[in-house]
Amino acid sequence: MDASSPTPAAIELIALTKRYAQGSVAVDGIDLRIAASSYCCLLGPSGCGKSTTLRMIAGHESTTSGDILLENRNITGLPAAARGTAMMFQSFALFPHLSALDNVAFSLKMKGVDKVERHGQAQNLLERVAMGHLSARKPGELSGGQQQRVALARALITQPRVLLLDEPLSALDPFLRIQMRAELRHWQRELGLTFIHVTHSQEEAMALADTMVVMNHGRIEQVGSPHEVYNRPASEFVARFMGGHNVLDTTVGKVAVRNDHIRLAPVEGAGWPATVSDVEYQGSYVLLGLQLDQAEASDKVSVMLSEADFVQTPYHPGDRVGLTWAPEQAHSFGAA
Ligand SMILES: Nc1ncnc2c1ncn2[C@@H]1O[C@H](COP(=O)(O)OP(=O)(O)OP(=O)(O)O)[C@@H](O)[C@H]1O
Repeated sequence: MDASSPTPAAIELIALTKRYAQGSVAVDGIDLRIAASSYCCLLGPSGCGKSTTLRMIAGHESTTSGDILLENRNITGLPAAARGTAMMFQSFALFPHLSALDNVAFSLKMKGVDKVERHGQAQNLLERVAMGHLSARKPGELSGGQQQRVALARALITQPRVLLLDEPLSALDPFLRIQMRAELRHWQRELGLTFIHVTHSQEEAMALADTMVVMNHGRIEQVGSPHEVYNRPASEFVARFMGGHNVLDTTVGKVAVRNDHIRLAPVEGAGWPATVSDVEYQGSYVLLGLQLDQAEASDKVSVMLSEADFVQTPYHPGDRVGLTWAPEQAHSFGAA
């Protein structure tokens, strides 16, 4: 392949559409190319169509129209087991009464592979995820992280090209969730597979993804690296959904300004006059809520100050301030 060729796509969606029987369009003609060996997160609010998209890729949901290609092979009409994808579910969904080894070997058993062969393959995979020594344990005798590795090995036993993960971390407590997501990222790199991970958490997607796909109402709002999406939100929806931004109505139209890029000055000086309405201490930073003089009552602005800056110039509810920002920090939509 010459240097100008794009990275090969593991998955390509072409005008993919899902209309459920009741007539509502869950996925509305989306086009998407997911690079091989990348970590892709499908992100969006509840009902935006991300799970339906994942289930169509998996073959657990029929398509209404459009195509799904896996490494240039059209898999749209294939049954789930023949696609080259595997799925990892919420909380890993391991069988509690089976050992780690039997959990991993389960799908081979269903295919009629004999015991010696399936146990051999399962043991190999458990060793690849550093779980070989615990293969006789049942899920209840394993830590959350160890269970996740068993679930990973179980998904990998069918030798998929693409691993699909449907909110795998959402049922875990916050501490374990952060630990587990680092593990997922580690194993994706280690195995060199393509991961497509559905989440409604901006933070999770930013921490994991090479490519984030932000969806809304069955359509893709933006595709990009976490840095691109956070620094250049393509639409007002993306700016608001990602958080950490203020959408401000200026003379040049609506712009997004990150809450750590807004500066506060005495109200007599330049800037938009506002009143501090609340002050939240967050540890390394302080979050201020402000009410703009000229905005509608509901339109609040948030400003993030480093703890050091706040200690130097503290603010209190009721303080009057002027807001300013550097022109290059104001990002207008459609100019990405
Ligand atoms: N089996 C179904 N029959 C009818 N409508 C459905 C079905 N499954 C999903 N929908 C609808 O399709 C739309 C997209 O649903 P989907 O589950 O893909 O969204 P989501 O972004 O994954 O949401 P969540 O984060 O809540 O799981 C929603 O409006 C939903 O109500």
